[in-house]
Amino acid sequence: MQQKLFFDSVNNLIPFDGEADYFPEFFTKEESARHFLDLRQKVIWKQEPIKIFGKEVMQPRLTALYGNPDIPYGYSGIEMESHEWIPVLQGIKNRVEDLAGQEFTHVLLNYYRDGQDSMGWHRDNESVLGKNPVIASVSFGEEREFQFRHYERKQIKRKIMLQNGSLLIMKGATQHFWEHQLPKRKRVSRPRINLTFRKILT
Ligand SMILES: O=C(O)CCC(=O)C(=O)O
Ligand SMILES: [Fe+2]
Repeated sequence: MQQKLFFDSVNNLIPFDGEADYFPEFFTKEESARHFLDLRQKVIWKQEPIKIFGKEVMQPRLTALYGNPDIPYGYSGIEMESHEWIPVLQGIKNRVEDLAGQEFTHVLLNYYRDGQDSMGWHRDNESVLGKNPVIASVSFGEEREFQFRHYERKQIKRKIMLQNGSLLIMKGATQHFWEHQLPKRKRVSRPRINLTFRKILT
């Protein structure tokens, strides 16, 4: 199928200290529906524990990590098992790499079963990602609100609804100066899948 060369975008959702560009219709409705079902079925989803202030609790979502073999990738005190690329992920990765203009070594996947599942404030600033990482975030399924907050001036916030089939590219100093989160939403009853593509430096 012929791919679009240009996509409508919202350039820079954050006012300074970084860059976050949003492409709401990066995948068509048909592609998105197909990818959602494929990912739900073929990805090895697990609910993993996480250490918060030394205490182990279960993460409020399912996760999975895929990537180039022999490059381990740990975060938040757990070293996740990394699986080798599967066709659906390879296909999405190729599309995202074309637009981002760089290659990625790994993808972290999150499955939010409903509005009770979430991800708290954090930065994707692990040293293995380098100083100014490009993080490409793809969303399928239920639309959810995604929030930014400045790390030093926490009252400065931005938010966006990440829609089905969208791509958000965070780059430059974003992971240094801005935290992001996906808050719980009581009224949301349907699932969402998110993929964040990352490049691990070796
Ligand atoms: O689900 C999302 O949109 C955010 C995921 C995220 O921030 C991450 O995986 O680091
Ligand atoms: Fe993140």
